Amino acid sequence: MLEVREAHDDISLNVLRNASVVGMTTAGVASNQMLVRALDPRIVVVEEAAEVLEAQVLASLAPNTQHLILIGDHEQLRPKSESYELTAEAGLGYNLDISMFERLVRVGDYPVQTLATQRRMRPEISKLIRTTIYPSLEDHISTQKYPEVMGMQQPLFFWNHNYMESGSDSETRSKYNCEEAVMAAKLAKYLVQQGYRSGEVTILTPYLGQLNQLRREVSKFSVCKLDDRAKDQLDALQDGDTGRSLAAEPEAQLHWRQHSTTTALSGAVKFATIDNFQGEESTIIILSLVRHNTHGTIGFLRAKNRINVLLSRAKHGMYILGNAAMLRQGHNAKAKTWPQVLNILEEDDCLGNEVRLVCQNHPNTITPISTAADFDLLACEGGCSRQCDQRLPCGHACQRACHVDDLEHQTDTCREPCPRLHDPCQHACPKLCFEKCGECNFIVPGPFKLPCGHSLTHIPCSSSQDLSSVKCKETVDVTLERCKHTVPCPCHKVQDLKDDPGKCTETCGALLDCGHTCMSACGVCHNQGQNNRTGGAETSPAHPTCQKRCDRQLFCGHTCDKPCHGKGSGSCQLPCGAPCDKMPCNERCKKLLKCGHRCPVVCGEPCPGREFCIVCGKSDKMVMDLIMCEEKPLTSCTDEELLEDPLVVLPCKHVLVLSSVDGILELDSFYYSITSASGTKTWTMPAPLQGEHQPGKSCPQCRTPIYGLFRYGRSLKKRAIDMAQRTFLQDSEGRLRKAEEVLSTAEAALIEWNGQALMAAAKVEAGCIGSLAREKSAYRTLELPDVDHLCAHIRDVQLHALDNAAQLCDKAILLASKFGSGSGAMWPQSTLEEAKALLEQLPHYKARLEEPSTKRELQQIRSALFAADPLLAYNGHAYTCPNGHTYFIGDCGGAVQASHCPECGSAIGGSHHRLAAGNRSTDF
Ligand SMILES: Nc1ncnc2c1ncn2[C@@H]1O[C@H](COP(=O)(O)OP(=O)(O)OP(=O)(O)O)[C@@H](O)[C@H]1O
Repeated sequence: MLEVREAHDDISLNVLRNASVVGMTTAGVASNQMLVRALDPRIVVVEEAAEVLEAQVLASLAPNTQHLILIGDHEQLRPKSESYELTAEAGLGYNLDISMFERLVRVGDYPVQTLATQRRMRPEISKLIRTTIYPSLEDHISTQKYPEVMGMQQPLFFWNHNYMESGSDSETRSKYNCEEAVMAAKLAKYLVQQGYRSGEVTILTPYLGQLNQLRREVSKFSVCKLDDRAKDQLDALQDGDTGRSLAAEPEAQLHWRQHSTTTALSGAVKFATIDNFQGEESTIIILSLVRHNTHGTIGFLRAKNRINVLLSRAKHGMYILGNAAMLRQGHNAKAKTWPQVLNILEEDDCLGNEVRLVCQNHPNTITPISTAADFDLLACEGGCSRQCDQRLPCGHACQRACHVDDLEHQTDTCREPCPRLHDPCQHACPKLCFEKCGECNFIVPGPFKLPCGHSLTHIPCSSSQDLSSVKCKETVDVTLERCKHTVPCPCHKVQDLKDDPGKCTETCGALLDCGHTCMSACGVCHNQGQNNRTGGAETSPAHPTCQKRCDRQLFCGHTCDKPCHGKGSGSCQLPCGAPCDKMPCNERCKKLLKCGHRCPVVCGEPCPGREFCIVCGKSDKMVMDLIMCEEKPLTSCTDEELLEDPLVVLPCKHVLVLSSVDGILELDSFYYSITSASGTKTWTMPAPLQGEHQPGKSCPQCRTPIYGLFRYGRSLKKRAIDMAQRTFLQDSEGRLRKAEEVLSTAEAALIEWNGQALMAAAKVEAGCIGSLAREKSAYRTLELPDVDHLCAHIRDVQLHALDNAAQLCDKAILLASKFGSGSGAMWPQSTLEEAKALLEQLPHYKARLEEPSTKRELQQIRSALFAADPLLAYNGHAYTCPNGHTYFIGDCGGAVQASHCPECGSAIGGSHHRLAAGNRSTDF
């Protein structure tokens, strides 16, 4: 690396030695020490030497340097030191930021020349630093001749405000002041509107945070202004000898029209922090001081050196935005620069809450602006709040507010209705004033007779003036000479169509080889034929690939939904997918390849690419002959050989002679053939397909399966079907096995579930007997006639439940005997025992239920009835109907009323204490 560096240095040195003056940054000097020493300058001049560390100045000196000139100002910013402890202000004696320049000036023993005359600032501005820092500073006479600041009443003003700063309380963090940024941006926009060029207005701020705010605010605005070169030219015109008004010059007007553009304000205004602007200047400076807080500190803004820099950058005008009280308060006892500056400004009436604008169009109009919003209200177009009183070149009144740009109104787009009339028709122009009138589009009714013979009504006026230019859209039928199609066509395109029959849009309709009809436009087919033409002769149409679906029936009965894949010559009549019945041809293909040589493959197969040409194909392509057990280069094949045994290109792109592939795919077992005396074989008819499975075939070289060859459609499809059948059978067997497994698992689960479910059901049924018996106690609340009925019903339910339980237990015992029980078996022993026990108990239950109402039961019912109606115990009598159903008669117990038995409907009760026939008293 070092050697490379030295080589570079040598080259640089040779170049630099030929230069009279070499300029470098101090950082560049430090990193190119070898080069500097080799260059060995006699005189070294250091610009802004007061802002450079002493070490950096020393590094720029060479062994033979005889003269060191330091140019700078030690009253401005010192070199930057990252560590406060090392600075002179810290008072620890390191004084790293004292430059060699400052040190030598303060020592006093060295020759020092101070430039006493300044040529930058106008006197009102230089007064601020003369009074505070440079008492002997003089202003050059030229600074007194500076023009007034355009649009401003004063060239210097401190615009006082009360907006508070933002940002962290810590002084190490950057500060910003949003409202002040808006004020600065709007003031900058106003000044640019007055006609200042790009870069003539600069906004300075001490803080990076505020710099971002300013950028953001300024980026919101755009201004209409001349580009700078155009402005130079205009200025030159103004300074010319004619003395005539600029506005009257047509050249000036043209300049406005051509060079005034709406540009982003951010492109016209410069921004910088004060520390980065030392050594630079600007025509107009806007200072955004930011600081205004409740704790009364202004941070590094109080440094005199920094104040010096920020107040001494402006040439023609300077506008300071800040809070004056804060600057006075924030200063300490030693440094009183701000109070002094503010006092001067106050004395000169350059400090206040309102900055005053002067309208360039109405010089007597002074507009005081106290907030940023006032610019929009009172000087939105850079003038004043009046309406522009000028007339536009078109004669309409200008609709803008008083503006200072484009005073001749050359760029205005007047939006009044156009007052002009079209010539010669004198129809009124319907557009806006600023738009070009163009042709008259007024619709005239007609009718008009066109040169083609058709007539038209309601056409634009301009068309009616030149009927030959009207495009007749009437549809006419044109018969084309070449294809004989008659196609509809707009009248004005007839000649076009006749000249170019390739534009025929009629459907071609030709029958394609695949058997489908060509649906392309006739013109397309003819054009393709034309493009393929090799000589000058007329060509037949060439049809694009058929876009239809195959739609032939598959051998399974479904329809082939692939895009048409053609049938080729000697088409197969069978459904797609079925073993083909077309006869194979043994001839060599007669078509030509793209290279112009004859196709080498057998007839009926698609022609391969030119790399398979036996004349100009790839020399490394080989042809295999399995019968002769040989392999030779494709290009060594002769036409005679191929006439006898043409080639076949397999899907894997290996090439074999026809006889070999016929052998691989066993064509002899798929077709009958006869062989002539000369040994020529001819296929006569398809042979019946064999029943046994015929496996798929593959390339003898790479084992890639052979498929898709038309010639072998019978063999390949039969094999494909065999394969599919085999796969289906294998697949089905697997699925069947799986289904059996699932079934047996399910059966086992069912048995387990059945065992538990059966016993649960049996227990419920048996439990039903008990629960019904318990319910009888509730019968006390029932009406008397219902009791018998319910008792009978309960008995039926109980019997039915017992029957069910018995059946379920039987089933449980049967299953257990079928699938086994005990430990390890799916049927638990406990369930089986439960079933047996329950079954044993059931006859006992049943015997009890089948007894007629026992005495105990009757007594229970009776006590229930009497509990419901105590009078029955003394007065009531029980009777039975002719069918034996019990009923009760209250009160005296005698029959006084006829009724019907609720069980069987027979007559019960009676009259005059005599029972109806068949009724009997009972001892209930
Ligand atoms: N001899 C001169 N004739 C005309 N104009 C001059 C002359 N010397 C300086 N000026 C002008 O005075 C202005 C300030 O000059 P210059 O920037 O060199 O000063 P400076 O001392 O480097 O200022 P600072 O250090 O404050 O940035 C510039 O606009 C410059 O064009």
